[in-house]
Amino acid sequence: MKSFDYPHFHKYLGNVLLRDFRLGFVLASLFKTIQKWIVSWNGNSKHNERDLNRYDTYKSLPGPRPFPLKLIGNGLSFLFERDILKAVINMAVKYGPYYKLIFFNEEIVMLNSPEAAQALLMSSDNGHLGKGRIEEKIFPTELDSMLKWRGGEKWRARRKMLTRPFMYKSLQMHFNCFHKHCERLVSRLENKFSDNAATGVALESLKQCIFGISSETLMGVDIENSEDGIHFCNNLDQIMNLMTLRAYRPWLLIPALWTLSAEKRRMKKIIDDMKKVIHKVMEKYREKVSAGEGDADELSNTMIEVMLRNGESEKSIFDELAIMLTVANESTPYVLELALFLLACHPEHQELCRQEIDEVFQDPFMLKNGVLKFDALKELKQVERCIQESLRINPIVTIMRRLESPLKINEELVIPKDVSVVLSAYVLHHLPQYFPNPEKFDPDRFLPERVRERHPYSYIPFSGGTRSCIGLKLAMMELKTIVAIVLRNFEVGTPDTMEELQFVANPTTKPSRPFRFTFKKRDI
Ligand code: HEM
Repeated sequence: MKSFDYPHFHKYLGNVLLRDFRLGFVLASLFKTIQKWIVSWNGNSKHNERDLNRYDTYKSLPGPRPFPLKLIGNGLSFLFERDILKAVINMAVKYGPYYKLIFFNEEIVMLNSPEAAQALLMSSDNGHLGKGRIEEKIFPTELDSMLKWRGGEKWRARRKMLTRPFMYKSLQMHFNCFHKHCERLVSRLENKFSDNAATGVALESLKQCIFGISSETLMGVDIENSEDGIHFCNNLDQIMNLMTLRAYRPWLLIPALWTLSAEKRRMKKIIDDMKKVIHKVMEKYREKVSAGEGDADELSNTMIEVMLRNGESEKSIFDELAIMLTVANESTPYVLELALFLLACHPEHQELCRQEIDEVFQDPFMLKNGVLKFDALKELKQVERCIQESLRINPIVTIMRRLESPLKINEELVIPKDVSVVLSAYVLHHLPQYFPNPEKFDPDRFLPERVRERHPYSYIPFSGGTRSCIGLKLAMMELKTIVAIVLRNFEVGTPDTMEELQFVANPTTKPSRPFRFTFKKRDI
């Protein structure tokens, strides 16, 4: 047996250490090379070694502990908040501009700063265009819109095709129909509130008017007053309710359970019903075109015509129209309702708007055959500021993205790919450094000199950059025209107060119940 040789062992140990050290060095270099190779293989050439170290900031972002289980995460604590928007603000105050949440087993980074909004929305990287997983989970798969759900080049091509019907030039051609639908709204309100002291809800009438304008502008056919129109509008509401139900019953987010559920069957029935209406509308549209009825220019700029010209199938036209009408129905009526409510709570601002509106209606250059001209909308500056302020108070839509490539927010923070991010316009709109005394209704925040002083991404009700709201111009035109015509005809009041204002996620953020109004007819 070989005796233990101390000096030899010493030498042996020295060799092993040296070899292992070299081995360690070789392994470390190999590891780094593989890491770099993986990163560049994922197409992230900008995302270098320095960025990898920046994930440290991401890893140590604060956030609430998942409750009660990691699988459910923090979702329930949000969904059962009495006022979801106040809860979101409290979280931002507690955890700062960037924090992490688990929402039904999905890691989400909340972004609450204009610089993050700018980094995300102005990015030209296709990897920052994908929609959020939560949104995808609750939206019915039957509404398979390429515009709403695809990212990358497919989305870019569809967006390019559909931009035309939403340009001012096209919308201007449909402006006559705006007036027609507003007159119907006025007579509905006159009937409902014929007793000047009557108090009631106006949301349904507002929805019908907006549905009428949006559908005629996009499809070239007036279905607002038909049974089909009313049915379609009710179906849109039911879709929203079913989507919200899925968020509140998380097991329905599991595809297999959703497929087997009664709710899924109901959703399918509603969507089949809506398809029938769209088929009928397309039929009517074709009849109108072949009979040479309607203004040819007007029709050539409708969404139906643009898609038919591009050789799109009926299914694809249905998918895009259904999503447009769903999104329009879910956003504009609630903004309109809130704007009228805020004006009812602030009669001094209502009066300022009315003076401006009366001036426009008394100017013969602003009218054609007694009807507002498209150019008159530019003169409604006070009305516009009140609408902008309503959109600040509740921006309705929360922006969600699934990152398909890392997103650099600033020198310290890089968010890795495959993480979902949520950009809360509501939090940005309530940051006191940009909007002092954020709870106050103050339309003067939107005076041009005050807008210039602010970070351009501190106010993003329609999002920003390439994937901003395609319906922005249509929505603003609808809102300005309807507010002007309603205030021209009525003095609007409410028995409700600002203090009672609470918001729920349903699935967009909207008041927890419809407001009550009084509409007192004016002598004009
Ligand atoms: C005041 C009313 C409205 C508000 C506040 C609003 C807000 C928004 C926001 C913030 C987005 C971006 C969402 C995201 O990035 O995830 C968006 C997208 C969209 N909006 Fe609107 N919207 C309104 C009205 C409308 C109208 C009237 C239409 C159509 C008739 C419309 C159609 C769309 C569509 C199709 C998208 C998806 C666009 C895309 O991904 O390329 N919106 N909207």
